[in-house]
Amino acid sequence: MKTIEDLGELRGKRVLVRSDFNVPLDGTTITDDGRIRAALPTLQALLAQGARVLITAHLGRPKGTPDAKYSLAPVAARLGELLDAKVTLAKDTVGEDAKSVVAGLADGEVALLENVRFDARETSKDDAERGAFADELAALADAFVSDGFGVVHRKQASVYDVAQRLPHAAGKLVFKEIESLSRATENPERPYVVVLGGSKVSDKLGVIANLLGKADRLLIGGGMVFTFLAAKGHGVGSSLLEEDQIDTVKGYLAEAEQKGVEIVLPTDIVVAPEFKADAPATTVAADAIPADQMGLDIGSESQQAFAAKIADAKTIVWNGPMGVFEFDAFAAGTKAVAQAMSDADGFTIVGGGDSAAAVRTLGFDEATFSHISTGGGASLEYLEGKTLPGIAVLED
Ligand SMILES: Nc1ncnc2c1ncn2[C@@H]1O[C@H](COP(=O)(O)OP(=O)(O)OP(=O)(O)O)[C@@H](O)[C@H]1O
Ligand SMILES: O=C(O)[C@H](O)COP(=O)(O)O
Repeated sequence: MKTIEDLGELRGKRVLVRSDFNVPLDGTTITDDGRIRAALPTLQALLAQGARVLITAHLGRPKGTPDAKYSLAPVAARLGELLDAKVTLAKDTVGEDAKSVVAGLADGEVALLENVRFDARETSKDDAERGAFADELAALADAFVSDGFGVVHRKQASVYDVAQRLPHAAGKLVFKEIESLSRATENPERPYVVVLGGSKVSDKLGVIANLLGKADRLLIGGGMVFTFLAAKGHGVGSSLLEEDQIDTVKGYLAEAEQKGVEIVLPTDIVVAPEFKADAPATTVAADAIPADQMGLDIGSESQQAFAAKIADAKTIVWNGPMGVFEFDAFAAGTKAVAQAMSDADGFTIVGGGDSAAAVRTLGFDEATFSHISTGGGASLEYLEGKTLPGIAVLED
């Protein structure tokens, strides 16, 4: 992959940068700006060279049409503070305002296009539709820098197709991520433990098939748990459940047994009648979740068991919170895993927007982890050994 330096003289050139600014928000307040900070080295390097920097990014999963709730306005404001520069936010993605904002950029100035997923073509499965959108994005710039590591597993117009249309390079964050993550893919020291949680259950269940051939132990927490418990024939009340994945999970359990891979499930669950910060929480056995309750965290017995499985590991990868850590009553499982990783002697990788945010908002020292990845799904797919479209397209 080419570096920014390989792009040659950039003064006066319009450089389109794809960043991952998919940050957690509470209303319009950014609760963790880690992904914005991680983007700074590339942006600062381009600005220092006198490039006219135009950033494209997504926030959340809007339905392919403008939606104020997913505006990048809070990101533009925070980026301006961190860069100590004015960051103009275009009101659209490739429309009249975007064009006029780009035309108004002077050397060393930066602008952000509005949420790229406000245009349905960005995430279209149709190559021609995505291509047409990428043509319009590419027309705004002279070169493309891919630096949104968290999104390189997506074959989307601003990640993949636009790179085919402009001279391109990988940004500093992409190189840094690959360097750190490759330590867990090339001969990982064993025991190799993967801790999986979070709420993007259907996205992340798929990685288990590949991890069964690589890891020695899989610890399952978060919203992922309930499809496993259902596969074992237990009721899960109103917990998050991917019913159409139950058979697949049964297959994983059988395969793990055959391959000698340990799948560790929680034995107790913190439940509540509803998804609310002040909902009354109780702990129940994992095989006895009442029909009118939902599981929102792993219980204390499970926390201790998970910590013990992490303590003697030499490579530990964690992706996805163990519970709804945003609510204090359901944060203990996530804290326990973060603590165990922070205490472990092995090589530790935390991946995922929310997992990384959890580590920081729960007060852990980032330096006690070997690598905090900005990628969630992207880091997992990289660790699975998959070809990531947003990386492959940069390799000439
Ligand atoms: N039992 C549960 N039920 C519902 N939601 C849960 C549960 N456990 C965790 N979560 C939620 O999972 C969310 C994070 O999941 P997600 O899969 O997005 O992880 P991530 O680390 O952000 O990875 P990525 O970067 O791929 O999004 C958190 O907001 C948390 O509240
Ligand atoms: O949060 C992430 O993992 C990335 O920003 C990708 O977001 P997506 O899962 O909505 O594509």
